[in-house]
Amino acid sequence: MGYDVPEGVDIRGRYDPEFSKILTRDALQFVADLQREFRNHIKYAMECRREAKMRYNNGGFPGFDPATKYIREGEWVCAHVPAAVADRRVEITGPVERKMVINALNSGAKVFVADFEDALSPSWENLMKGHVNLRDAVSRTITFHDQARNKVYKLNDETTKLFVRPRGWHLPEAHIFIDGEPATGCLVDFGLYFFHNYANFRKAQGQGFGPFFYLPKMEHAREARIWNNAFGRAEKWAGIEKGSIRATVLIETLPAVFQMNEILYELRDHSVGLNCGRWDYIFSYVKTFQGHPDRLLPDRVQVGMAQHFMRSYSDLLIHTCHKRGVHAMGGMAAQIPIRDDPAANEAALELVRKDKLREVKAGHDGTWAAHPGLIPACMEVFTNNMTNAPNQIHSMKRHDASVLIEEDLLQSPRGVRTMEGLRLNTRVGIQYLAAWLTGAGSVPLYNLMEDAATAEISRVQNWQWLKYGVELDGDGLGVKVNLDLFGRVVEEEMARIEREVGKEKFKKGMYKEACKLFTRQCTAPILDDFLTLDAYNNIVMYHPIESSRL
Ligand SMILES: CC(=O)SCCNC(=O)CCNC(=O)[C@H](O)C(C)(C)COP(=O)(O)OP(=O)(O)OC[C@H]1O[C@@H](n2cnc3c(N)ncnc32)[C@H](O)[C@@H]1OP(=O)(O)O
Ligand SMILES: O=CC(=O)O
Ligand SMILES: [Mg+2]
Repeated sequence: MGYDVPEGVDIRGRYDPEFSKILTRDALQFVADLQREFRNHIKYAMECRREAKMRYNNGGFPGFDPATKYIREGEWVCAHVPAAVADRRVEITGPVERKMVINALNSGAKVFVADFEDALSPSWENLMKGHVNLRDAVSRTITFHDQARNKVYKLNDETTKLFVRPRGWHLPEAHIFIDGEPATGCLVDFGLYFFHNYANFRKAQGQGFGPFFYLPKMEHAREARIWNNAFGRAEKWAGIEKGSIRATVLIETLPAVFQMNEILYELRDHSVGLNCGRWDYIFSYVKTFQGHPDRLLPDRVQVGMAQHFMRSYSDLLIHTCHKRGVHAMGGMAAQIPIRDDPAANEAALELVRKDKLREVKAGHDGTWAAHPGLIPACMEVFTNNMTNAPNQIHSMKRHDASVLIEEDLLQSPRGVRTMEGLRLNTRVGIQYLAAWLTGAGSVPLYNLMEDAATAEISRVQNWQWLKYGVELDGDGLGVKVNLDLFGRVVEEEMARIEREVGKEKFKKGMYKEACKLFTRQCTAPILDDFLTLDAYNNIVMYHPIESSRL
């Protein structure tokens, strides 16, 4: 049994009758047409990323582009925000796993961001089941029977609005080949979801608009232009009005903070704002400055929103979005509920409340929650601190932020480096990768949410400290990070992980493989662009079963 594919398309993932209802000939033709129209634009955009990286590695800095000053200074606004998504005070995110999709849609948040990105390990099984789950969610037929607890999950009458976050431009989909090349992951995610759901979604959820998307990890407006054109193409194909599809772009790379106006301008017919993707943004700060030994990060726990460069980024994002008439969304606090310790749970909740209070007072129109247990607290903070309007687009212009300049956005973070910082990065990075390799893209570790973005910080920070042989100045012992020290830390942290998770789980899990991958990446002479790009080769599973490398 195999998939019925159009010419030039080859499916190398496992056949499943359920998947074949997603991978129909017509849906694959739609994806192949997108791929064929945009592949050269994507290749060019990735080439430009490499060129920019070379500039930064040779001592250059990202900054505002003089050639697009007219866009930054022009008086234009994005298309009117559809009523269906005017109120986005709290958005819950989560992988496209069946039970979580139902829980998130029932969670009481305003929006659910169904994630093919940071929160998902993009195995064939996860991706295809994710599409089945979203199709059933949009058609409201989704149910789930938890056999162990004999609990049946189904949708409430009232559910959150659905946004979908496809993968970033850099990730291939190795199980779908188009004209002899792996398809672009995000075009597969977008194409399949749009093809199967646009009609139902617009009827049931979007009040004539939609579907809605979140767009991750872009570095330049030219990448937003590709999305804008892909949206235009999809709308034309479906015979729906231009501007039906709406998307929020995550500003989560350092180069993109200098392109916020330009990104909104490219997407002005399709935009519903920008979001502070703070975790990838920190990762991107290290990546962008990988060749700048004077811009080293302190311990990961110290790089919060109070750092000048982070606060400036959030303030400028709010000012930019509100000037252009769209939402300025806040980001994710990493704390999650702590079930077995009420005092620690209250302390974690308090940190979340503080973070959300900062966001709403700064002018953000909404925020992200990683867990349903955080929604009431986030909702309360936003509701109590906003006027009766569904957002702050017209009330919080933040004109004061217009004075922010490049130095504000690039300022080195302050703080110290410690052995515990190195150990924590290692312990978390390895455990996250071990989970990712076995199919879980977001996990609780030491009472915090960890996903691809937070794990990236652990990886690149270790790499940076090793490369520049930094002194762990917070410990006051004059210890410098080198390969010997790191080797010992890896060994000791692996032993600690084994103690913590237990011998049985450690043996059955993929900790050793994760350790090898993580260690190689931390010690590589040249920094890998993405942790998951390398790790992806380990989860590609061709059919008939045979693991393969791209
Ligand atoms: C940097 C960024 O990109 S942030 C965005 C990407 N990251 C994410 O989306 C993280 C999403 N969150 C999660 O994946 C999870 O909350 C975790 C992994 C952090 C914690 O998971 P767990 O410890 O298993 O959660 P916990 O056991 O407390 O879950 C309790 C219940 O809440 C549900 N739940 C937890 N998080 C979510 C969520 N985000 N969406 C929907 N339901 C959720 C669980 O399914 C579970 O349901 P049940 O009681 O019906 O069985
Ligand atoms: O995607 C969100 C982030 O913080 O990264
Ligand atoms: Mg991210």
